[in-house]
Amino acid sequence: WSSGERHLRCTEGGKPRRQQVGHGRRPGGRLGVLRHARGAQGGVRLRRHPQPGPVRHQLQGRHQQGQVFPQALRQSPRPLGRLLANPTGNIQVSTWTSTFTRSTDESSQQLLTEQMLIGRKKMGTYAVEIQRLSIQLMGAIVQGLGLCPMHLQEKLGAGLQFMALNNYPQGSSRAGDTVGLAPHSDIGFITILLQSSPGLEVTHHDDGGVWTPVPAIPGALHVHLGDHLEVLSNGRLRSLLHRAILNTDEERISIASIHGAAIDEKVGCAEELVDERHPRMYRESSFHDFLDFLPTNVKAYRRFVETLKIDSA
Ligand SMILES: O=C(O)CCC(=O)C(=O)O
Ligand SMILES: [Fe+2]
Repeated sequence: WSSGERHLRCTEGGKPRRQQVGHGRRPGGRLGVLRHARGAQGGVRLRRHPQPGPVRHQLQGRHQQGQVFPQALRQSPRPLGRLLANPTGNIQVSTWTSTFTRSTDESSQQLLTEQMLIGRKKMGTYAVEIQRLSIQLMGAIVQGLGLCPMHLQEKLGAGLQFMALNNYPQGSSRAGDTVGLAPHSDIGFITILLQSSPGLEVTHHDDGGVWTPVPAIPGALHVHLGDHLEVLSNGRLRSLLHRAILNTDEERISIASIHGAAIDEKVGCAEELVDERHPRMYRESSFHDFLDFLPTNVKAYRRFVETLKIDSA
């Protein structure tokens, strides 16, 4: 574990190795380095980059980029951090920042920073437990689809866990339902979400924009189906369209843990769910394809899964 302003250090067989993190592109650029680091023992962390670099930018992706969710993201959550963890709990990439809240003064920022340092260790434990839970849940979901429960175990075990810590400012009381995070569905198979207070809202795809608040039950975990589960199930399951609104009386924190296949692993429809009556509905894609898709999704937001539909132009 180590970090520097523009360096990334990873531990290989206990020996620290330092690599310059440039602005290179794949395969030799940051993603190449990160991919290598994922395979190496130990962990790797990026933090406090003065300018968001390509990877950080991509990983923070849709949460931060006003371009991706125009207008609505004006009030976007300030990410507390982003991290990727592997199933053994090594946090592979994190982008914790110390200036993570807009609405608190300097002393409370300092306090929060200290709490974050303590929290980082707890987050490691949380990441491992949540990953374990995701594998159990996916086993049940896959079985429910009539597939062998082991179907995805390997893919998930070697897969990607992407955690987003979102800090939403208090909304102005006059603003009513101010959107903190614009409507979207998550990539990956499932997302497990913990929220500190209400704010999460969901809609049925055919509802024509009727949003239902999800009550915040202390300690409850919310499970969202992601785009790749919609693909895997050949459309039998639909990914969850959701958004977050700002509370008028308090800030809000949520932790979303997205679980999917490895970054370059292509996910397609399960062959067992494709037949004459159920033709293949989606092209296969990887998490990486999703990252490449993000910059093209600037003007009008489109769910990634929509672009995978075989009949979509
Ligand atoms: O804050 C929330 O309730 C939702 C967060 C979310 O959807 C995400 O991070 O993908
Ligand atoms: Fe989400």
